[in-house]
Amino acid sequence: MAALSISSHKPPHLIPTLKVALRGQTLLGSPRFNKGTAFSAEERKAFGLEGRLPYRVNTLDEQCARAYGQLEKRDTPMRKNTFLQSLKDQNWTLYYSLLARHLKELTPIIYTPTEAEAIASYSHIFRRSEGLYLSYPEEDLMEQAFLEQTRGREIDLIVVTDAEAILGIGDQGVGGIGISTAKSVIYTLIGGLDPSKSLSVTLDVGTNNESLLHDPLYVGWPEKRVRGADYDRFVDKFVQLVRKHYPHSLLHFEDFGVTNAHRLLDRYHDTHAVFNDDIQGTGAVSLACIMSAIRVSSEARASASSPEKKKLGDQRYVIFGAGSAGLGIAVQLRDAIVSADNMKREDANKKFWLVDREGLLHAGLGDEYVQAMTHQKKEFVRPADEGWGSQGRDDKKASLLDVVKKIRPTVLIGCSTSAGAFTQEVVEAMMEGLDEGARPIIMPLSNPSRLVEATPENLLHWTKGKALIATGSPFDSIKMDVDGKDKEFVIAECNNALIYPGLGFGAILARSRIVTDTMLIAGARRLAQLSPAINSDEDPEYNGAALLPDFGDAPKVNLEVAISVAEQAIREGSSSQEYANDEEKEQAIREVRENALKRVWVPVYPKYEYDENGMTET
Ligand SMILES: NC(=O)C1=CN([C@@H]2O[C@H](COP(=O)(O)OP(=O)(O)OC[C@H]3O[C@@H](n4cnc5c(N)ncnc54)[C@H](O)[C@@H]3O)[C@@H](O)[C@H]2O)C=CC1
Ligand SMILES: CC(=O)C(=O)O
Ligand SMILES: [Mg+2]
Repeated sequence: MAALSISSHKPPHLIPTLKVALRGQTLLGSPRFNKGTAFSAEERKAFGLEGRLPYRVNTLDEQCARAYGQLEKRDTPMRKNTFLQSLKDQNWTLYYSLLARHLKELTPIIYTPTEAEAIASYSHIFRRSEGLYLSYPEEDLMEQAFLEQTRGREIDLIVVTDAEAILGIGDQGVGGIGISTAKSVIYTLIGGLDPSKSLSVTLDVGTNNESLLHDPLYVGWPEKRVRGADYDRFVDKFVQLVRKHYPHSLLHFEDFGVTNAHRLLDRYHDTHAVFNDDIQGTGAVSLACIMSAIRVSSEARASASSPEKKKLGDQRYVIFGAGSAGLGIAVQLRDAIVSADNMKREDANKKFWLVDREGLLHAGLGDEYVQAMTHQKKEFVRPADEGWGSQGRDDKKASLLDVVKKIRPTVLIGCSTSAGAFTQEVVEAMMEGLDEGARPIIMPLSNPSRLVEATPENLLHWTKGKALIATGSPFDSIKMDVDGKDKEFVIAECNNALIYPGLGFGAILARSRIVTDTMLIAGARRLAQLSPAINSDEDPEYNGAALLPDFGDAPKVNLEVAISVAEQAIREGSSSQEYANDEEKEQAIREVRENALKRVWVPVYPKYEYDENGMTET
């Protein structure tokens, strides 16, 4: 991490004393302000806490040690998830401080994969509501409900889901609130956003999940999903409330179904700072990962044969699973090729082969099939004159294996939820088509871990240690013998959580009116520069360092990403702030760099002073 100039540790002089108006049990019951046994003797006196706490005053370190001890006794990831949820309900500082101290170990408990399980059983483990539930039958009450929760609050970030495509496990109805809250937690933990300035929302527009519809304990609206104009009106009503009351907030869309995700992003991205994580966050982290993988493969190839360096636009990309994530990755890579390699959009589109349930997306499948697609998807349909579907079979389907054999991709990405789809035959066919020395870039990104298109272990064995791999959920590193050498391969976790907190924080720092592709590319470039693999001295032929920074470094890395995104937003005019000339812009950029760390929220207890006009819950 030598490249990092800013530490994520905020010095104590940047933590101001807070004036607080809550007292007694109300203060202890406020997760935002509660310190539990860490209230000092003076604070206990000033806030009417005498007799409400045991005698001894603990430090935050001691509280974390105690909480970690309790957590360790929970023997399954789900029990740990429930324990942490209850800690969050009691004391935010302790919760975030505990998570920050055990970031790599606990992120999978509060996020993917365990959160998926918690969401799936939401109605059965429900104890306490959290966030804003906007239910379709109560559409008339939407503004009132929104204002009740937000009145007087400063809000920078709103995370919203309609829960149709949760974390690879599909439609989860009202339980989807769990993904909005988990994504908000990651914004705080990794991006440094003040948790009191974020709002997690679920739009309960029904569910098509039959088991939820038949579950007597289901706590959501137990009807089929609303579609069409009614759905659009409901979502629009919500977006207009956000625009009216929080015009400078970032609106983050999460886990919408594929038919709505792109459409909604298209509809709102010119009028508000909206961001779809499954499309743009996944696109940006994948772009960073591929940039660093191309560097490594290119160096390996150069040392074996040709010294020519390869670029993004020189690759052949096969993407398996053309839903929100797969299409988002294609769009992001295409835009980066257009911007970095100065290639025409139509030419850049031709670098991609998208494969879904019906096989390769190609025009030979018929006009009706193509016309039904969104315009983003249509751009990637292969033309009819490439002879697809004529591999000696009657049907027009070109399978993943057909495509890999014919195209010889250099990059293979999976976002299909189809476990094991990258078979040995597919991977060996890919290997056969590579230039001498080049290393295949293979990214099975489906979550949760059990749905991965191929395990890293298999990929490394089938490619004799050549594959450059990244997965969507964490996997242990793999030790193996390659050409008589003991090698360790660290598997990069290519999850949007490694970049979206920084992308979002950058947009907030710059007070962006919109989130542009160029801002996302700026963030991805910064992330790629911090990749252990490209900063490693290892022989590129055997380089086993991770393609992306370790999750444990995510807070520091995301601060760097945020600064790059904010700089880009200011330079290109995407900030809502008007600058008279370039000099003013450069001054604003200097201020962002100097002040970014001050804006980072860190989980430590500020000193409190009682003031009847001080802070309350809002
Ligand atoms: N690593 C990361 O950061 C992210 C990973 N993901 C993961 O990617 C996967 C897909 O997520 P989304 O794109 O949001 O879902 P989605 O439902 O929008 O897309 C999935 C696509 O895969 C296709 N598909 C399903 N089975 C298939 C099969 N057997 N063969 C070929 N195609 C098949 C579907 O038709 C659909 O187009 C999930 O596992 C999700 O958890 C999603 C977002 C971010
Ligand atoms: C990581 C993520 O956003 C997903 O799996 O949906
Ligand atoms: Mg998602």
